[in-house]
Amino acid sequence: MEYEIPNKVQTLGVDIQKNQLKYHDREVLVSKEFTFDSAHHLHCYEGKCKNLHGHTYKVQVIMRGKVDERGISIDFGDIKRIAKARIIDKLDHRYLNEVLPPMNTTAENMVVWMYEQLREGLLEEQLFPQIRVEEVRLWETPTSYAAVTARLMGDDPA
Ligand SMILES: Nc1nc2c(c(=O)[nH]1)N=C([C@H](O)[C@H](O)COP(=O)(O)OP(=O)(O)OP(=O)(O)O)CN2
Ligand SMILES: [Zn+2]
Repeated sequence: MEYEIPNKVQTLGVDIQKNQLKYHDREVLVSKEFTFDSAHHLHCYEGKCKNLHGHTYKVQVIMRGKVDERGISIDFGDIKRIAKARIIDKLDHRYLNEVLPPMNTTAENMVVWMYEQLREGLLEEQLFPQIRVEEVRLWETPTSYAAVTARLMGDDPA
């Protein structure tokens, strides 16, 4: 999204000079959460989850990057747009065993696929060279989640 930084901004009588807008030059984590409903069953699993059943999954996407002149690293709306296109629209109200690549639909496998989708989504747009996926968490139930981090995925530049 194009934006223009004026020399001075004023809100309710408070003046901020252009060179004061950039308050810091640090990397910051930003996060957004989504839910979707899907059906699945597990293979090679003895227990209730071998049978067809459903979950309201929750995904937390955490991205990391330096802020721009406005103090924004990546707009929450851009995270939503990428996550929706790459994950939610593909999985919501679907049978996961059918729509995901061949895999056992465990939370661990799914969260790796989600991380890869988000990484590709960021790369594809070329709009966010400073931003990377830092962590993705996937709750299968309110008490059970799997997560991957950039470090676990071999993407940590440090
Ligand atoms: N490590 C994993 N263990 C299990 C997975 C998984 O993806 N990774 N998946 C399942 C099942 O899909 C099951 O639906 C979820 O398991 P569970 O959390 O045990 O479900 P409950 O409804 O019993 O959850 P409570 O919140 O404890 O009621 C199983 N294991
Ligand atoms: Zn399940």
